[in-house]
Amino acid sequence: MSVIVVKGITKQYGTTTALENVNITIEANKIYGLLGRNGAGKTTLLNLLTNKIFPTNGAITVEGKSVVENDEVLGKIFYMMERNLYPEGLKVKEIFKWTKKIYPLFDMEYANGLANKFELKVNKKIKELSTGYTSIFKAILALSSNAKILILDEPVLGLDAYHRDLLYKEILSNYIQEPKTIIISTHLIEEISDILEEVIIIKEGKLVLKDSVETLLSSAYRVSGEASKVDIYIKGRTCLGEETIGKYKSVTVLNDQRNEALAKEMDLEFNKAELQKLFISLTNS
Ligand SMILES: Nc1ncnc2c1ncn2[C@@H]1O[C@H](COP(=O)(O)OP(=O)(O)OP(=O)(O)O)[C@@H](O)[C@H]1O
Repeated sequence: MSVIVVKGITKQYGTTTALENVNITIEANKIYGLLGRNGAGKTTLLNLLTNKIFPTNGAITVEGKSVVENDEVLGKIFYMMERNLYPEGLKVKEIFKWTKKIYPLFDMEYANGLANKFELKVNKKIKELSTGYTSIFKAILALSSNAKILILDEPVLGLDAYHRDLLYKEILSNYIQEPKTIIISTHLIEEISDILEEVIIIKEGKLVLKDSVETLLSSAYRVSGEASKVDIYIKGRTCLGEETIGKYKSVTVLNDQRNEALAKEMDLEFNKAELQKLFISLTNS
């Protein structure tokens, strides 16, 4: 069942076309990764989905209703923005209470539990939080909101590896507990790929791909082994992302039937392709 329909969206800022005739259908209760290089138009799309800005052309509906000036529809969405728009002088616990007024289903107990888990001090003022803890604070608001649609723009900004991993696990367990539609915009593709079901890739304001991670990854594989042998194997095949360490080489091969017999003869290894490498190939000019 589709929950968000983006139809013919174009957004122009003066002479800059941030998005051009974008059509996307988002299905309910799936986790989407919104990927694109810097300036591709990701935040513009998220701002349009949440009525922060208006399109130059086209329309966006959530559950069949326009998002424009529609509080009922917008109340179903929690948007964790990259920018911090919360009053700096307020304490974390005060914003929890404030959020509960806007999102009546906000789960205060869960929010406090998460604050504990992530070691976020709820008595601290927003302006006292580091970049990483600001991300944790905003993610806790999103996860506790109980909104049907979560939009997370760069949710792990400034987080160390430990907290990033903890947050990915929390997003996933939150989703399993209470399935919802989650759209995550991020540059850290490889580490998030395990929790994504679908990817939407935009390049220079245009949609280049919308597909399941599974389908995308099944269109490629990685072959590794002694460099000279890998070179023989990949001859005539479409490749990207070569990595050489000493005599060892590893290459991603695209849209190709892997030749097990040949590889065995040559002592080569096959592995799963990496989403990050496919993303680079899809967004390179
Ligand atoms: N308020 C604005 N005024 C003018 N141009 C803008 C404005 N906001 C975005 N743009 C331009 O629109 C394009 C898309 O920007 P957007 O912020 O949506 O990209 P992004 O994919 O989110 O990038 P990043 O990954 O760097 O955050 C860029 O060329 C940007 O400079």
